[in-house]
Amino acid sequence: MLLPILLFCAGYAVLSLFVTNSYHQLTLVLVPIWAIFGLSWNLLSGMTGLISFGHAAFFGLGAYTVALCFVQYGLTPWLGIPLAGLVGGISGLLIGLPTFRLRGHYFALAMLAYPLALLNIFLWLGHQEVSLPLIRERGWAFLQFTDYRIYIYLALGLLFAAMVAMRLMERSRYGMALTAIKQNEAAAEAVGIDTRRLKLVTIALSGALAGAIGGFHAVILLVVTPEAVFGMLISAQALTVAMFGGVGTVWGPVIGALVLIPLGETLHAQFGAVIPGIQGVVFGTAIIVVILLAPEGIYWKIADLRRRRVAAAPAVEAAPPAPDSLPPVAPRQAPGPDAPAILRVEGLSRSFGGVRAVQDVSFTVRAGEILGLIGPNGAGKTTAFNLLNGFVRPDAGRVLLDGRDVTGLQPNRLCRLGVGRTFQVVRPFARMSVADNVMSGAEVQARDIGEARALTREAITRVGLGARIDDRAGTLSNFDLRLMELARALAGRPRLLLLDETFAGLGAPEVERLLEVIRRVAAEGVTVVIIEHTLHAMVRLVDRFVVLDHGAVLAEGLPAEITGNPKVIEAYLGTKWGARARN
Ligand SMILES: Nc1ncnc2c1ncn2[C@@H]1O[C@H](COP(=O)(O)OP(=O)(O)OP(=O)(O)O)[C@@H](O)[C@H]1O
Repeated sequence: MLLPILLFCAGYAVLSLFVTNSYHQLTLVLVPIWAIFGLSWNLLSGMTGLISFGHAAFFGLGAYTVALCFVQYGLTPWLGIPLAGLVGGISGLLIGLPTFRLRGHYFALAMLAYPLALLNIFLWLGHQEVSLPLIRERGWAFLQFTDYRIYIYLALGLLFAAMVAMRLMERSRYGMALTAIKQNEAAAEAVGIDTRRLKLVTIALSGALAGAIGGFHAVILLVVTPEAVFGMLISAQALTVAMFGGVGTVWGPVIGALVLIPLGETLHAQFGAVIPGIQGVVFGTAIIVVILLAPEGIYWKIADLRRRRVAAAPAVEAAPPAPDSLPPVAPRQAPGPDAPAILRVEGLSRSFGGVRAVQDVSFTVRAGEILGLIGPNGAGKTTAFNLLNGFVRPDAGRVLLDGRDVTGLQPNRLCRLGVGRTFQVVRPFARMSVADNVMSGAEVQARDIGEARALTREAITRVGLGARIDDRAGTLSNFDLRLMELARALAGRPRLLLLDETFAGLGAPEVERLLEVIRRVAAEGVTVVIIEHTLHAMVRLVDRFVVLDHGAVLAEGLPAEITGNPKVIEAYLGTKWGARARN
């Protein structure tokens, strides 16, 4: 895993020995610097999917920390650079705290504001141009060398450390949790990941790396100006090297920097006087080329081409393995009316503007039962689920889990108390294996990565997907993806499992198989609440129904009672059918 990184850095160092032209040597320093800055962007945006257009904020703060501390307090950059990292990390936290309230495009655009604001603040403070003094007599003490190759080796050392750290992180529980956030933030919360805390840690680490490398860059160029460190081109450069090379992989920013930095620098040297800002043109063109030819970056394009070549070989053209045969269902007794309640919902209400999505809903889920929460479209089922699960706070009412009031508790805290959930829309990582997709579900239970793997394997076997555990999720059918989603919820070993329209869009044989899987899970002692708007599969699965209509409980009872209930028939089919049922 680390050998390719070592070989690359060693090769780069050896190559540098033969470069004597100082301009080319500067380019050789800039490549690792921009690769590290790209890695910092990749850590936040590539790993979590939260796109940042404002990474220059950290870079610039780092550059100014080193420059101002050197000029004003005589602090050596050897200490200034770690300090720049600290400043970058703290500013990451300060920026993350308010900005993580936003999502998607809004987050990306809000990030734009920070470097622009900082640019003007530093202009206003009068730091138009801070030059680092040259101290030739004690160069080592102040990180000033006449031989440029020393800078190359230092930058390379930093790049090596950053790449190794990222590689190790990718395979750690932390990396696994970041992957889960990128996949589906709500689902990550539901499997017990404290997404807000994790995102704050990540932006702090990313900011620290960007700050430190901004500080190192200041030492190389010896002059810091607001435009040069907070400017739009700086943020764009971090984003472009990562996107061009490949987002979400340590090699992406390195490939991007290796191609784009020498190209930009050479064109700048040749044509900079005639076409000012030629580097911006190079980066803009690179983005367009990537969008057209390799939307996920060069690294993934090459990986895909290699995979396709291997897959083209006849030996690999095997049919997907047959699904595992599930062990026979253990005999399961539906709990009686006096069974203890695992979940009690009391007078739950929630409105959105004028829409009363859920109004005064009360019901009980008995330990060990399979309860169906049904109702026609718009009846309030999903809102009720989100209220149980902590995604939506109720206007009134309580949710009691084992008698404990858990109303409004964050989903990740509820998950830690044993509540698992699946989502209707499955968003898998197509390139990742089934096991890697499921692994985030084990986060809540596992003490280390080994235990997470064991729980993952167990959960995948429980749903009968064991034969496909190492297959890429992108090769799975819609049904297998549903099973994978179920396995992810089971990997946290929940006591109470909330299933959201698990049968939607499945054919008859698939429904049969899924019924068998859910029955088996219930037979193993897991209490199941399932929402659906169709009745036909549910009547053969659930012990009891709660029917919602217009946000309120319409009826409650055994399947036979509910299917014969004229009010339920009317809610589903209209007054005409309801009247017929009554007659
Ligand atoms: N975030 C929201 N903002 C505004 N209205 C909402 C919101 N969420 C739900 N609603 C409204 O609340 C009502 C209940 O919606 P909900 O999604 O809970 O119903 P449902 O029974 O799950 O429906 P379906 O089977 O179609 O998913 C609907 O009228 C819906 O438009």
